Amino acid sequence: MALRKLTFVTGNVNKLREMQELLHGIVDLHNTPVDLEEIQGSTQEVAIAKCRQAAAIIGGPVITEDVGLGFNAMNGLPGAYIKWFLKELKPAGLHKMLAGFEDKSGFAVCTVAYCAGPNHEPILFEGIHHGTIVEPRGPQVFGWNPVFQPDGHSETYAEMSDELKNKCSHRFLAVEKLKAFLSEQRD
Ligand SMILES: O=c1nc[nH]c2c1ncn2[C@H]1C[C@H](O)[C@@H](COP(=O)(O)OP(=O)(O)OP(=O)(O)O)O1
Ligand SMILES: [Mg+2]
Repeated sequence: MALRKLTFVTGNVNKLREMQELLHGIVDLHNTPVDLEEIQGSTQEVAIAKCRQAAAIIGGPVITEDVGLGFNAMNGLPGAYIKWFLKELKPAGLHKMLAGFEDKSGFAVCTVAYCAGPNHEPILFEGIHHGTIVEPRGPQVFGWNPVFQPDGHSETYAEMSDELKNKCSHRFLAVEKLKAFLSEQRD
């Protein structure tokens, strides 16, 4: 049976690489490298708006994703705004944001949105991975990976192999839900 075609609209090559690994053999994943406009709001609202735009551009089935990194000491901020904090502060600055707080715990959220086409409503699949915001460790290749150490692991995301990160990450947890949905749809 031919794999179903799905376009992942993202401007982030690292996200694309991980998503290709996570969906390998399950969907025929294509990429349109557009950095979609992001509204202000909750991760869910941002994800829905991004996916609607993507479906309108592609005119067929699409996925998009929105990622947040929240600090519990700040009631979940920066959350969906992590991209802008990371851009200005770099990973080391993200850790320093918590200097005045004892609680260094945080969580990575991945909200994958699927939309069947321009006249369909996006459906969301969310994965949350809890952990600690640490001083940067490991190569600076992808985003805030060096400052996020998930619970139950001694390595940051940046110190992990791609294989290990893909077995536990916020993205893995969201994609597991997407895969369950896609397989139900086939029956
Ligand atoms: O697994 C990850 N590990 C480390 N860092 C990550 C991860 N996933 C996203 N990130 C970074 C990229 C961006 O600085 C921010 C999320 O912003 P976000 O809008 O979702 O990503 P983006 O604008 O780069 O790509 P897109 O075109 O899909 O919106 O966190
Ligand atoms: Mg973005």
